[in-house]
Amino acid sequence: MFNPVVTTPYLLLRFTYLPATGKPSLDLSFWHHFQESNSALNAEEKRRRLTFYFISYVGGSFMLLFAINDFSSHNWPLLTMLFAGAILAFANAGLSNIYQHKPIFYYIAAVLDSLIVLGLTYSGGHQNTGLYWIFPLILIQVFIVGYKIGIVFVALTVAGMLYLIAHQADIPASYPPEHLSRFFAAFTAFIFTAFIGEYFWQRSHHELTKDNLEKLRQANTDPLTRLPNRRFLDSVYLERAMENPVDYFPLSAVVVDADHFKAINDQFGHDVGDNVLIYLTELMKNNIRQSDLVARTGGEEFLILYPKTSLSTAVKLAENIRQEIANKPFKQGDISLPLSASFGVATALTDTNINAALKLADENLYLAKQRGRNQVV
Ligand SMILES: Nc1nc2c(ncn2[C@@H]2O[C@H](COP(=O)(O)OP(=O)(O)OP(=O)(O)O)[C@@H](O)[C@H]2O)c(=O)[nH]1
Repeated sequence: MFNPVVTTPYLLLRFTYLPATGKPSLDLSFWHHFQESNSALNAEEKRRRLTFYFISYVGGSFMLLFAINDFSSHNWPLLTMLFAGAILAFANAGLSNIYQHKPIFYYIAAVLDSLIVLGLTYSGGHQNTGLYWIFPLILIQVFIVGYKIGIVFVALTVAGMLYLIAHQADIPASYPPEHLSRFFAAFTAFIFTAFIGEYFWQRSHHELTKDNLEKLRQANTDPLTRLPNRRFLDSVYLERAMENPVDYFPLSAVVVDADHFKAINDQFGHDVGDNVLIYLTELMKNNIRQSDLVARTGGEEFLILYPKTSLSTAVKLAENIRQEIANKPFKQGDISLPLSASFGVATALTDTNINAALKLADENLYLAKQRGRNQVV
C-alpha cells in the first residue's frame, strides 16, 4: 500500500545511498537503518498497534462476558455471534503478532469494530444505552485503518446503523426520537472533529518525519560525494549489524585510498580533486550490490562493506574495482588523468571481531601503499 509518510523519505534515502543497478540479496537498504532509529515514524505505528490490541482484547473480552452473561437466555444466534466474535478478535490479534502486523489484521479488526457498533445498535445494549459506546468505537476504527480508508469504514458502519434505527420495529432496541436527534447532532459533530483532527495529526506527523529524516540524512552524509559518512557507519550501520549478526556476518571491509591524491590537488587544483572524488564514488557505487555499502571515511579514503561475504570474495571484488579505476582515466575538459587506488581487505567472521577487522583492513592498506600502491592486500 502506498504510504507517503514512509515512501517519500524512503525514495530520498534510497537514491542517495544506493547504486542505480543491482539486485538486493538481503534487504539491508539504508532506509531501514534510518527508519529503525526514527522514533517519530514509530510513534504512528505504536498508536495504531496499541489501539488495535485494545479493541481486540477489550472488545473480545466484552463479547465473551456478554456471551457468558446471556448464556441462560438460550438465544443461540446471539450467543454464537458473541463467542465467534470474541474468538475472532483474540485470534486476529495473536496472528497479527506472528505475521508481523500485516495490514489485513487491522482491516479485520476494523470490520469487527463495525460489527460491535451494529450489534450495540441492534440490541440497544444495557438499558438502551448502546449508542453511547459508538463514539470511541468510531474513533478506534479511524485510528487503526487511517483516516482515508476510515472514511469508507465509517460510512458503511453509519449506513448500517441508520438502517437498523429506521427499522426499530424489527429490532430489540428502542430509541425515543428526542434521544435520537440529540445523538445524531453530537455524533455528526464528533465524526467531523475526529476526521479533521486525524487529518491534521497525520499531516503534522508527516512533516515532522520528513524534517527528522532530512536532518538525520544530512548528519550522516558527506556533502561532497553524498555518501554515508563515518558517523553513519558507527552510529547506525555497525550497530544494526551487531543487532542482526545473521544478516551481516561474515562482514568484509575494504578500505580504499586514492593514490597520490595530493599531487592531483597540487597540479590541477581542489575543484578537479573534488571531481575526482565524485568520479571514484560513482565508479565504486556502480560496482557494488544493493546490499553493500560504500562510505567516505576520510579525505581520499573510502570504506566498502560487503555483508555476508567471505574474505576471498571480497579480495576479488576489490581487485575488480582496482582494475576499473586503473583502466578508466578521469576526464574533465582537456584533462585526462590516469588514476589508481590502494586497497586493504579484512573480514569480520562474527560481531565480536568487527573492530579488529577494520583495524586489519587499515593495516593492509598501509602495506599496499608501502608495496608500491595500485594493489589489493
Ligand atoms: N580536493 C580535495 N582534496 C582533499 C579532500 N580531502 C582531502 N583532500 C586532500 O587529499 C590529500 C591526501 O594526501 P595524502 O594523505 O598525502 O595522500 P596521497 O597524496 O593520496 O598519497 P598516498 O595516499 O600515499 O598515495 C591531501 O592533499 C588533502 O588535502 C577533498 O574533499 N577534496
